[in-house]
Amino acid sequence: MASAVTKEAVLQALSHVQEPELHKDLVTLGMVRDVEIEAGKVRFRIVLTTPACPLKSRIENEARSAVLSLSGVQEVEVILDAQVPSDGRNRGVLSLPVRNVVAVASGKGGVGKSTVAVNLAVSLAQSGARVGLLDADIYGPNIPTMMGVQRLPPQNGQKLIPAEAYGVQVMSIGFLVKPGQPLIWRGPMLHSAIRQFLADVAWNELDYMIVDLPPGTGDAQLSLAQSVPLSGGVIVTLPQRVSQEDAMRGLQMFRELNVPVLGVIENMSYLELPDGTRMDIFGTGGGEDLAQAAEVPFLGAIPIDPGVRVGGDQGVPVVISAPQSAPARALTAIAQKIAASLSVAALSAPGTLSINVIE
Ligand SMILES: Nc1ncnc2c1ncn2[C@@H]1O[C@H](COP(=O)(O)OP(=O)(O)OP(=O)(O)O)[C@@H](O)[C@H]1O
Repeated sequence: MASAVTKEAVLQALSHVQEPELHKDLVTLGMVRDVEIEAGKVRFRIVLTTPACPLKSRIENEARSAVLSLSGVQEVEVILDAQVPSDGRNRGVLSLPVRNVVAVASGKGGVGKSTVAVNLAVSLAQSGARVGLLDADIYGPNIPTMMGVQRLPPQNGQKLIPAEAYGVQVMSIGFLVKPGQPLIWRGPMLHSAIRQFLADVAWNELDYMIVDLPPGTGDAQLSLAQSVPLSGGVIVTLPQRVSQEDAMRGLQMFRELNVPVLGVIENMSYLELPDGTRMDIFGTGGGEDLAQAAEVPFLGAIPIDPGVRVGGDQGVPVVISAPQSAPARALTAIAQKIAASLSVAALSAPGTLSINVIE
């Protein structure tokens, strides 16, 4: 007769399963919780560092087979859960209840920065994360249109209540000005506007806040980026070489501000023709070349697709309207990579041993 399975044996088996990105085992990382054993059935929870973990099925499968290989185990139930860690940059700054703030920037306008910001936010929310989207593009706030929300809910007390769409909390200057009204900002106003968006808004507890910065790298962008406690920044660029110089300036801006550059995203990379061939409208390889030159990760390439533009105009982001389309899949994969690299950075921070510590 097989001997009874013990909790120790289960943990021992799981201590051989690695978290592929953190390069430590699940038990050391404190990711295994609530082990229950009932006759030959073992049930436990794995607490991932992000619900958008790109490797979650691999981790689940490896954990399941490790425990199934114990003698006396007939059935394994794995419950996947997530707790997003914070790198602590945000602690105490404007007392934001946000674990990770990520800025989306571009060297110049019109490259699809807002489109990327919107779809990243919605994709993270779809994975189960708590997400906010701050439209800091104070010159052309088009996030409300892209998210299909036009006004804020009624104010409750002192604080503004963010709008909500697709599970994402949304704040934008676009909610506070009349459509078409020109927006002219002077330096100190900029600073106080962005501080208000952070401090005077009733943000929920958030795992991720995505910030859509204005295009370019002038004083306004610097001032905005400095006002926000950023965990990381991403740069959106086009494939053509001439865009690289502008994008490199965006990258340098983050570096000057000591903001970790999470990577480069290439948008409008190619057009897929009906016969399946690709047309490189704006050239090829610019994003990857830039990432290589700057020694930062290349996060992915998003094709040109009329569905992306229609989704933006109609307020239904492509990850919602056509989740299986090539651009939606690319955007989802990029969101997962960003979430994973934030977790790795947070858990690699000095003094952080396991995800227990940062609860
Ligand atoms: N991959 C894509 N395929 C098709 N259209 C796209 C794609 N990405 C963005 N667009 C469209 O390109 C236009 C510009 O995009 P968006 O407003 O996101 O750019 P931006 O860089 O934020 O611009 P701005 O400089 O005005 O802030 C929008 O109409 C958008 O729908």
